[in-house]
Amino acid sequence: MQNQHIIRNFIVETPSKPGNFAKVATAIGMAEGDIGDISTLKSGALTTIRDISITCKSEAQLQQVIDNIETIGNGVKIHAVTDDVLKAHEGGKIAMKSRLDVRSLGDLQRIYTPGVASVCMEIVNYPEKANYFTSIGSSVAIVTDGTAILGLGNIGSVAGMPVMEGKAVLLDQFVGLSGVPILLNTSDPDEIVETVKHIHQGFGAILLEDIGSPHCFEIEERLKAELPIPVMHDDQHGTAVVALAAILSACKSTGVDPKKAVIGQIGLGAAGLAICRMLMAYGIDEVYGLDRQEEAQDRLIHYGGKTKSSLEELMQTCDIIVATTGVSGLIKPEMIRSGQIILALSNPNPEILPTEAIAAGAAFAADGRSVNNVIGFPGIFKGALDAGASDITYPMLIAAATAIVNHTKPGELIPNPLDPMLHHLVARAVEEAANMEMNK
Ligand SMILES: NC(=O)C1=CN([C@@H]2O[C@H](COP(=O)(O)OP(=O)(O)OC[C@H]3O[C@@H](n4cnc5c(N)ncnc54)[C@H](O)[C@@H]3O)[C@@H](O)[C@H]2O)C=CC1
Ligand SMILES: CC(=O)C(=O)O
Ligand SMILES: [Mg+2]
Repeated sequence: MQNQHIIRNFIVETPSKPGNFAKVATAIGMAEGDIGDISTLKSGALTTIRDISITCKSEAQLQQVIDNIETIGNGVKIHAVTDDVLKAHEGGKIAMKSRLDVRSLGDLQRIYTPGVASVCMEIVNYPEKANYFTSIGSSVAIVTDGTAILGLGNIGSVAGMPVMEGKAVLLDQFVGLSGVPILLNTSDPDEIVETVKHIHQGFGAILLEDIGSPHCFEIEERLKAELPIPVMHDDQHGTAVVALAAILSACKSTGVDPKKAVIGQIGLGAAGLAICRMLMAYGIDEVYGLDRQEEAQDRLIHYGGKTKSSLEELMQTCDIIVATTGVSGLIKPEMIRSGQIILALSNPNPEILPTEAIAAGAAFAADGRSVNNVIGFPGIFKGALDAGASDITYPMLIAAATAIVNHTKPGELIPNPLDPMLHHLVARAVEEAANMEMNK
């Protein structure tokens, strides 16, 4: 996949003599790099260090810029080449902050000892007040074992921390919940279940993230059964909610009855199996799955789903294709039938680019940047917590999908994740569904 705009920041040291920066600028220009902002980080008697922002059109061009600067010699050195994404992550993306200021001894005594002791005793006497007098009820543990970070595979939970911090940022900014990453150094289901059980009481809900299949299924099932608070594996159900919403919107736009649509799901891991289960729970009969692993296909059959024997057969026979394999470029343009709806949801790179799918004849196409569980999970957790629900159920998830569809503009597949109303509406729909279930 060709990148069109690669922005990198070059930290370059030059001897502090006139003309040296001009040599660097010429070297960049010779490689057709485009110079943006320049800031001087250090201006010493002997050397000067500058941070130069350079835009390139390809990795090869970027390498040429580096080579050209490095061949200048005479004390010109590149200390680092950083990108703006990495820069945005410097120091991490989240921090635990206090809501109250400590400006006086009175504040200190109210917020901490001795005043705090009376609040502790209030909770001892009335345990249900813990949610009122602490942040527990608005805190969500974001738990990963690092075994399926995006489509990058088993890269470990520390390498997955930027994703977990990202989820925490979204919970905070979209619905005002505090997400706390919990990085596990085990992928053993028994150990994960035990660990989460031991820490759960500090949280209002548990969001399982990027835990690979098949162990994610057992872990979620056991935690849902054993914990008194909502537990949801976002890659399963958050993704399934958003996929269902996108499919319903596409059907609306094309005049197709979704219950009569023939849907093919490629990849039956965490996301794929849950998408099939969600579509079947919604009442769609013709849902076919395909996975390179037989046991994944058997799992779908166990839930009442059907399978196809090859990618070619699935692409030939289904009207709507959803792919969550983590395999970039798996769907070739020549496999697409005119009028098909293609949701290639793998991150960071989809099974086919939406532009390629449309050029090949698809009626609608989207990738995992737009059809992304960010549309659903903030509101789902907020709604469940506001309702005081102890579980996240299919009626709550279907209510979330319906709220998303109702908030999608005609002709579009999915709303803008930055629309402030979206997460509010999802939360209210989930809360209402939870209340209805609790009052049954
Ligand atoms: N857009 C979104 O909101 C989301 C996207 N995803 C993406 O979906 C992808 C998969 O994620 P998970 O389901 O968590 O991973 P997973 O590892 O649980 O599942 C992947 C499944 O795809 C199957 N597979 C791989 N290559 C295949 C092929 N050539 N043909 C058929 N099946 C194949 C694997 O056997 C496995 O069962 C990742 O790239 C992830 O980023 C996941 C969750 C949310
Ligand atoms: C979006 C997400 O959760 C994933 O790609 O894994
Ligand atoms: Mg994920």
